[in-house]
Amino acid sequence: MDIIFYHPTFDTQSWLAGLQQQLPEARVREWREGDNQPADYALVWHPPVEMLAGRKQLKGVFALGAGVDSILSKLKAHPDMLPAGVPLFRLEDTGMGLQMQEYAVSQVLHWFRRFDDYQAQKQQANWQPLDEYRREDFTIGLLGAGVLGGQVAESLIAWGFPVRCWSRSKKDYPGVTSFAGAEQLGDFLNGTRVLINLLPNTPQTVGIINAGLLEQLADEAYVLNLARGVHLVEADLLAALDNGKLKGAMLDVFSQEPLPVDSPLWKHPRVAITPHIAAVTRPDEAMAYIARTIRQIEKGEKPAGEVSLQHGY
Ligand SMILES: NC(=O)C1=CN([C@@H]2O[C@H](COP(=O)(O)OP(=O)(O)OC[C@H]3O[C@@H](n4cnc5c(N)ncnc54)[C@H](OP(=O)(O)O)[C@@H]3O)[C@@H](O)[C@H]2O)C=CC1
Ligand SMILES: O=CC(=O)O
Repeated sequence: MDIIFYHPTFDTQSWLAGLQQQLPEARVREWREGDNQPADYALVWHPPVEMLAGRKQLKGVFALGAGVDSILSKLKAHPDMLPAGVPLFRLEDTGMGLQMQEYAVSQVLHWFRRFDDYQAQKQQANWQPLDEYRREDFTIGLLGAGVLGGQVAESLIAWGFPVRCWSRSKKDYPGVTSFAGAEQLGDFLNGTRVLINLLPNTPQTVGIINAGLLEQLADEAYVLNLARGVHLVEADLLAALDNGKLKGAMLDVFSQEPLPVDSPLWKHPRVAITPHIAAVTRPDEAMAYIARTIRQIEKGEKPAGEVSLQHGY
């Protein structure tokens, strides 16, 4: 079995060694320009078109992350990049769920305990206890309730917050109120105090967090964008912060990354920023998942994690 690997920033040598350990029966190599030698599996992130195009013998392509938007957008421009019938897999969880839980829980608690207000008071040397927020006024709404959104919902339920989610299909997560489809988006937003985005980037979700959506949230709401920058209309977010509809935002992803130095988001006192690190690929867990999935494919089984090209995620 031959496996080709391409990632523009990962430590390729350590991945090749790790994969070889997980799959001793395989020949694993870094893909380099001009390599047309046979391959059964391709492990990729931002792959050059020529790495995959025409490789009809592939049994599977693995994205080395959770989101497949960059691969699918390339595929749109170069439909021959993924030969027909070759399944595309993505990383499902592989350690990202826990990271997303850490990120979301810590930020929700930060807002709930009013540490943002106390931080602002500190700038004025102002010693002033504030009214406590009540959990019943702090409904958390998850846009996207899949592998990661589901785990974030679970962790926030454990902290006693009212939690609701919105997805394409109805969910049955214990303690979580589920809304599904465009027709239930309004009901989902009505009363949501903290909006957490964990949607995939698809034509249906681009720009979804815009002025019209923000207006439907509870007053003094908060936005946590953990998914993709294109989901959020940054100018609308800034306007909602400045007109008082939103109390704060924490953003991990941006329409342009790295976020340009002249972006007004950097300077806004009620916007917190991290550089797309909410959940990173954990090599050991990712390699174990890939090896397990390859073994399932080799046995003729149908593994989890296959991307629906029709739905775009
Ligand atoms: N910032 C970071 O560091 C990271 C960001 N991400 C981002 O998080 C995203 C989510 O990951 P993951 O949870 O694994 O993805 P999943 O595919 O498991 O979940 C996606 C969820 O979004 C819902 N959804 C998709 N399209 C729509 C729509 N049009 N309307 C309503 N709901 C919709 C799905 O509904 P249904 O369940 O019904 O299918 C599902 O609940 C990734 O696509 C990636 O962009 C991921 C990892 C790290
Ligand atoms: O944003 C990261 C990913 O894995 O997707």
